[in-house]
Amino acid sequence: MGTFKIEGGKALKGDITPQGAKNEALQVLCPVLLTSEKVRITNIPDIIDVNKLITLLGNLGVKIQKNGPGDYTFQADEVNVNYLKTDAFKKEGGSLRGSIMIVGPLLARFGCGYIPKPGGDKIGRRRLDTHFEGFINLGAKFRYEREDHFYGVEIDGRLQGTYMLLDEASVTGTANIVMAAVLAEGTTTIYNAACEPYLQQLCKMLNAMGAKITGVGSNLLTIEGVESLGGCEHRILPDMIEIGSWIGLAAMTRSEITIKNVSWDNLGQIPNVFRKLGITLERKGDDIYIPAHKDGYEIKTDIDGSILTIADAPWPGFTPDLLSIVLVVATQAKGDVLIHQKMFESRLFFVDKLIDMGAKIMLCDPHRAVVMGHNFQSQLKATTMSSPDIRAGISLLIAALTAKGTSTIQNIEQIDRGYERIDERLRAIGANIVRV
Ligand SMILES: CC(=O)N[C@H]1[C@@H](OP(=O)(O)OP(=O)(O)OC[C@H]2O[C@@H](n3ccc(=O)[nH]c3=O)[C@H](O)[C@@H]2O)O[C@H](CO)[C@@H](O)[C@@H]1O
Ligand SMILES: C=C(OP(=O)(O)O)C(=O)O
Repeated sequence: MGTFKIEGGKALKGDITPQGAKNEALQVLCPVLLTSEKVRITNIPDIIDVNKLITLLGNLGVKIQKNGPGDYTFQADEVNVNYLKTDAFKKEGGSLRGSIMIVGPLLARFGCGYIPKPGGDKIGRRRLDTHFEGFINLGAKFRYEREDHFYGVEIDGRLQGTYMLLDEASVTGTANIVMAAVLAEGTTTIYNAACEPYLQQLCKMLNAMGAKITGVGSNLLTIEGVESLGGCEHRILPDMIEIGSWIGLAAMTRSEITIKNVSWDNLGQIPNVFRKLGITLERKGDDIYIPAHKDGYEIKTDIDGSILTIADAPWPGFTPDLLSIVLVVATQAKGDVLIHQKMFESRLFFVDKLIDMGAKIMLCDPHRAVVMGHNFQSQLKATTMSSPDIRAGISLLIAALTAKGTSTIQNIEQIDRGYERIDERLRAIGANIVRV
């Protein structure tokens, strides 16, 4: 297990460019399985989860050519579906969350898709019912080997388009069902579809491959099935969760930072939520400029003066993946805020570490925490901690960069899962961080 050593308490300065989005990459790598033609994808982040999915595609027989950093061409003209029945797949396929999205394309093109229980963050229950109910609606037969948590769907002939109302607006679930429906016979209508920017990107990519999807960006998608799809070129958006992480980092370390090329129009609530914490953000072209918050930042109350609540919700609500970052940033704000993590039940336990460091937080229950900000009157203290999940990991890292003394963060693979060369990029803006 890797470790970061961080010497905190120093202001940073400079420009930082967000990587390509992890969660978009995990989606848009999967449709390469839908065609025998070449698919070129650029701005692919060089991070553990994405590299694992690329390796998995390679093991399925997909030809992979690296054209340059983040730039790959894939060709799935000789896919070996027998690989799905091997022990190696049972081990490898379950090591990340994103691998679940190979099932839809495999089912649509080859008539079968299997997956071991996918991994990803241990942040609470992560059900897959929406995915499999969707495939069943399209006519697939479902089987589940309970003992080794191995899921499968099969169909003789083509999937059949239909109307479906998803039980929840699952992001990867919607992506999976859309990738199956594009090759189904007839029209599929998906209501209560997730509609976040990465799903919109996936739909645009599929349309560029010859799919017929309308309603993109809404929660009602209509997909007219086609016989086959062709190749395309696709560029991944900047990672909005990374962008939110850098906003939090800048405010809490009171640093003047410009986040370059953020694709503002795809950030949804993110700038607003940080502004509610009292953080100044300026739009400069497609960059975000954050001035050094020398006088701190003050949390706004609701209009009637009641305590601000920041909660997650499916897009266009605020993403759950930024709540841990909002929480850590609030520990140095002036004022109080209630953080309500509605989607995941085990994502707030990392606050114990922040409390050890001197933060004033009351964990009300697994979903809610009240943060009483210090207004920089009291500095956090350095400590040794372990990263429980990717976003708690980056939040602890931000805390360590503001803390007095040297902190140690263990289990940094959790952070590397989603942040590319984070130590190197933070050193470039002046952070004292080393990988040991
Ligand atoms: C690889 C990837 O893309 N992962 C993202 C994806 O995960 P993923 O697609 O796995 O997440 P889902 O959208 O399926 O659901 C996340 C959680 O929210 C709950 N839920 C979901 C929708 C809803 O309307 N109500 C509800 O309560 C689900 O039961 C689940 O516990 O979306 C999540 C929600 O944005 C993000 O945290 C993950 O980073
Ligand atoms: C929860 C996350 O990722 P995953 O779904 O891959 O576990 C995340 O990116 O914050």
